[in-house]
Amino acid sequence: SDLTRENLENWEELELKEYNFNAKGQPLDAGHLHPLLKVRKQFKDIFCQMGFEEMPTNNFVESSFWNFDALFQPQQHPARDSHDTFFLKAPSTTRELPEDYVERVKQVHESGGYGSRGYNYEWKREEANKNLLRTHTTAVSSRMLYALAKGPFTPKKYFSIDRVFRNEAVDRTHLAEFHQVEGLICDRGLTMGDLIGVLQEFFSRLGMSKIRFKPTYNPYTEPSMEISGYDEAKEEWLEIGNSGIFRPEMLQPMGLPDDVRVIAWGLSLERPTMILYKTENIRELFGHKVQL
Ligand SMILES: COC[C@@H]1[C@H](c2ccc(C#Cc3ccccc3)cc2)[C@@H]2CN(C(=O)Nc3ccc(OC4CC4)cc3)C[C@@H](O)[C@@H](O)CN12
Repeated sequence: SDLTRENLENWEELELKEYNFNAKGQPLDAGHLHPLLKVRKQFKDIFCQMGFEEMPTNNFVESSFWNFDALFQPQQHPARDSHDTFFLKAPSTTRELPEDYVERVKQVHESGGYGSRGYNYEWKREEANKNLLRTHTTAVSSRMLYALAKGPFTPKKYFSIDRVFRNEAVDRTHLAEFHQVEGLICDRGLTMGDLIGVLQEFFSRLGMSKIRFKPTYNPYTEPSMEISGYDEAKEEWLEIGNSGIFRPEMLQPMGLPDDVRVIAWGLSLERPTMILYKTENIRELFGHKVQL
């Protein structure tokens, strides 16, 4: 019977059917957070709980100087050519660089110093001036460490999580861009033991408590280690990141005291998200929906 005013007045007399508590509710057409951003929040919480401060990563465009030269990455390194890096047409060159620091970087590339032999090649300023889309957030780390060297030294823990761009062939699991997660600790007398310890703490908070290391090479860290974590569910070892100690050829030209060490590590946001959300194809997560 329809619910009219008089019906409502004597509702006790009405015969109402049993309430079905198992009935599905109306489908909510509310939105939902993107998995990548949920995992980004998870990482941010872990870093903040471990006392890290976030670095300002709001510049996709960077100079080759901060992205490569400041990291002691030689100008003829394959990662620096246009097959791997997106260089900008306009503005093609950076506006200004700290000249005195640039001079020290030129020196350390050409003839070393601080106990290093350098690369013994003619370093070119035009190369360092080229603007690009940053290939890693380590470009932000170099800016932050240079800023730290300007003032009286205080130990710092920094992290960054943001988009980076690589001019690579795209496929099911690789896009021309991804989100890099990077952590670094800057303090006097840090050792590989500190690096291993902080990696164990970081990854155990991600549910990866069994990790192991393998020596590897990065142009800007020595020694460097690839990190693998044991996936209990799949019963297999997974590559979960890369790490190392920034080289003196990177830190000394900045003007950091010579007993200051910087331990750092990096991973992506997409890989853990794909694992945590059981996504097979990265395009379900991020990037162009076109089927290649
Ligand atoms: C060009 O692509 C590089 C990217 C990306 C990467 C690699 C290295 C760095 C770095 C660094 C670095 C080193 C020294 C000093 C500072 C930064 C950053 C990102 C991931 C790094 N990788 C990666 O993320 N794997 C990963 C990470 C976490 C994870 O979480 C599980 C839920 C717990 C699962 C997997 C390893 C591989 O996926 C690798 O094939 C792809 N790598």
